[in-house]
Amino acid sequence: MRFSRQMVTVEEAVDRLLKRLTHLGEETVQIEEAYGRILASDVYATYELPHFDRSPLDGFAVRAADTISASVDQPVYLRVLETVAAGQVPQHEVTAGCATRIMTGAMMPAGADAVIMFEQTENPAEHAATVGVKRVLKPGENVSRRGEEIASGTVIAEAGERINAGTLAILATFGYKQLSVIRKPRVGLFSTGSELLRIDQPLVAGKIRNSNSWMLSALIQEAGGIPVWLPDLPDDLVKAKTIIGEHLQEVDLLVSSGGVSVGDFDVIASLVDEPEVDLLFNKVAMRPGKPTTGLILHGKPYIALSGNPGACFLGYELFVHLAIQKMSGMRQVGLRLIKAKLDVAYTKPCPYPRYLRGRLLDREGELFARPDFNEKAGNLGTLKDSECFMIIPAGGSGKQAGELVHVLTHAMPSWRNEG
Ligand SMILES: Nc1nc2c(c(=O)[nH]1)N[C@H]1C(S)=C(S)[C@@H](COP(=O)(O)OP(=O)(O)OC[C@H]3O[C@@H](n4cnc5c(N)ncnc54)[C@H](O)[C@@H]3O)O[C@H]1N2
Ligand code: MOO
Ligand SMILES: [Mg+2]
Repeated sequence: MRFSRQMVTVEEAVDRLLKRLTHLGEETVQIEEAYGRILASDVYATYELPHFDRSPLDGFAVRAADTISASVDQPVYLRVLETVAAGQVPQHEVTAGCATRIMTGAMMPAGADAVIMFEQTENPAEHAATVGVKRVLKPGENVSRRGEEIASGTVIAEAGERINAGTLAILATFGYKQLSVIRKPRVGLFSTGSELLRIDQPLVAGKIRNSNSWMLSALIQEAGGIPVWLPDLPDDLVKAKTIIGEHLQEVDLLVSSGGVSVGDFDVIASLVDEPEVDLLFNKVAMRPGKPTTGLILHGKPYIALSGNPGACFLGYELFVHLAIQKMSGMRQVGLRLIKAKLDVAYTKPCPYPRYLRGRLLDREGELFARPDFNEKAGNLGTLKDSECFMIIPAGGSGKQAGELVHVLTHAMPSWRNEG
């Protein structure tokens, strides 16, 4: 067990970790399973969008030239040739003095170069033989032109992009039923500490239920990884090493919580002294979570988070989340760093940057970040309400209310705004 450790900044620790990670291989998935996955290669438009001139309105397709003298008082009357529904192909060319009744999304008939909506016509009744156009139209008015949105060959989604609902819409439009995506990282989850009880065990004096693994498991899924629950690690180093060794091949990344500090039973703290361990960091300039540890064991990256739930939550965000992003081949690895005004003063001095959990509030267009007043590293009741971390710089006397601070988040202010 090393009592003296070398401190590195969060940035340096993240750097050391990410440098050792590469993205996993590709696999093919059906579009039904593609939501949330990371594209392995660029995807192209295979034709132009839209692929035919179409009407964006319910109305009449006309020749703009025919409407030159049209007005509310003196509509221009045109003969109605046919009705074209969306999905149908028009049968008649629109010639001088004629119009085609057309529905939203329907193909424009040849000869017509503008559309007038029903509301701007006289006598738009369904089977009327003529229609009165009550205003002048410009050529091209109310026509969605073939190719106006996306040209054929355009990249519609890039390698490294996460497939969201909008991506699915565009992929479906172009008929991509199968997609090449990066394999999801399998993240092995260990917990440490003989004080831990399983969820179904009755509470006894001195013991607590394992909550970190449930939290981590959800966070890993949210980030696009596959949590793999592994057996609890005992505080006996030899036994712990055996268990870790047995599971190395099943996973791409190992994550544990607890046992990283300098306590007599902190098994991970002892593990880092083993000759087969390539230690990346085990003391990070951050609060909470200072003893967060990163290492490589037989080629496998291993992130050992603090046991304290608050420190575990932060350590997950700063290290595990980014590791999953990198291994999943995400183009942009990182968290959103914004600035907001601190809602209340935080003046507790700290020799390291302090990451305060809390909420974002939008007050009349100004962004405020409100710390959780119950943010001790060992507390967990308000983890569920955390949508950001305010970063209070090291030293000094903290920050006053109204001062700008950096805020790490992936949320935007919630609609449950409490002023
Ligand atoms: N002498 C020192 N003591 C401590 C230091 C230090 O620098 N010097 N650092 C403190 C800080 S900061 C933290 S954070 C903790 C880190 O502790 P460990 O990572 O070693 O974690 P444990 O000792 O195993 O547990 C700490 C705490 O968390 C609870 N825990 C652990 N696992 C879980 C779980 N899966 N679910 C819920 N809660 C869990 C555990 O019962 C302890 O209460 O060390 C300080 N000490
Ligand atoms: O890392 Mo500890 O959570 O600062 O108390
Ligand atoms: Mg400990």
